[in-house]
Amino acid sequence: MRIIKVTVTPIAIPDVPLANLKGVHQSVFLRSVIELETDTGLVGLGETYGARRTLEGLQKVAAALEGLDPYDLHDLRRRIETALPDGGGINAPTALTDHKLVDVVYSAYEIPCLDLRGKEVGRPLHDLLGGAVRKTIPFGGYLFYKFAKQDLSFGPDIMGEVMTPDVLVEQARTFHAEYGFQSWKLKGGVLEPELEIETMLKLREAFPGHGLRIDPMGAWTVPTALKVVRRLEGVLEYLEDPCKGMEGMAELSAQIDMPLATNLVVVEFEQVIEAARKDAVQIILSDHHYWRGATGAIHLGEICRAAGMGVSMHSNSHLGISLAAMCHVAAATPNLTYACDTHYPWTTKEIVKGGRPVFRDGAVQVPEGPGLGVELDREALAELHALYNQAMVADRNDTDEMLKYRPDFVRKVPRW
Ligand SMILES: O=C([O-])[C@@H](O)[C@@H](O)[C@H](O)[C@@H](O)C(=O)[O-]
Ligand SMILES: [Mg+2]
Repeated sequence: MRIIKVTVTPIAIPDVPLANLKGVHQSVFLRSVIELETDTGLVGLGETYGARRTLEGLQKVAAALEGLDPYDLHDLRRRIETALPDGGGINAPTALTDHKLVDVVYSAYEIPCLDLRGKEVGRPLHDLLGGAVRKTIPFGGYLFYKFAKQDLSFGPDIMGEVMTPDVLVEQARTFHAEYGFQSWKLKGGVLEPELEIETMLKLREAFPGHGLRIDPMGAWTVPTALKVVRRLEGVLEYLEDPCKGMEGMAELSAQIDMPLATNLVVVEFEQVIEAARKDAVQIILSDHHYWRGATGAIHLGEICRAAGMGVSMHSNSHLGISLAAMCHVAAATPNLTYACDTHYPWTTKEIVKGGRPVFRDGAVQVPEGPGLGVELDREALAELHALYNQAMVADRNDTDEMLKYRPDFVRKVPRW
């Protein structure tokens, strides 16, 4: 089986103004859909980021993949490294380093290679990743403070303005009624810490026994984070990225018992070792979109086990190909004992046949069909590709978007 054709389709999906430390989501979010066709008539699918640097990286590599054997991931890596020396000369306003770009592009092509293998042998992806230790994958409801949407050109708003603890709890109740989530993550770093503490305490009251987390993305100084920890002791299952950088996390970690999690200070395998040595974090958020694909994410789980750390799973705005891959990775990561993050409730469109997946009690059944177990809905893909061309948004820029809602906004890390 050899690759004979590579198609990368950029798409835009209507989004709503979800707030974070950097600013707020634009009116669309961007994704790239990857199709690898083989000489045996199979098509492998993948979904990853759609911002310019990733998209151009994927496109540069596409031509170099002709003739690739989807079973040879070392060859895939070599081809990508050769096609993207020093970041492939792609300049775009992004935090994605040259080295990470290679990982992201590799991750994006690794999944469709695995999808092809599964399709060829007629086995679900999790079987190729060591087998499923669970078939029901729990997800956490991802809660955001948000503005009421001003620009409705690409799609309607969801839930209007959510800028107080009480309205945030209403958001969680709405998601609970629809998806049945049993745990919750709040994107923090948006309101004063006191209000975010109040929000978490109100969530605890509204959902006794549910897992709770908050992720301010490095918004708090160590003394501020310490105060928050004191108030939320016994309330949170873990605290995600409260402080900036490995040093800030280590300084906080040394003074508290609450586990710290990260998707910001540990994004490379080498950093796992540093984080363990400094005891800076106790839980790492895996993500097959940048931890060297599904196999890399499984390796990360194993390294975390060896380092005595826990594993949880990170998300970004995404659709069903990505969600299916997350389910397979989660199924095959024994020590992934927390509910995975997902932005899915904020997504109104789908590109896989059969539409939106079913969430029962916040969990999704891992697909059992060959490979990823999802099929591409070409009409839906064409519609979202047309939206990409129409929206004229090539990069994510939450900070510029925020200026439309708060003209005096200044991006600052830490903020409090
Ligand atoms: O969608 C967002 O605004 C999130 O902040 C996302 O971009 C992050 O990657 C993520 O959810 C996280 O930091 O955990
Ligand atoms: Mg995070």
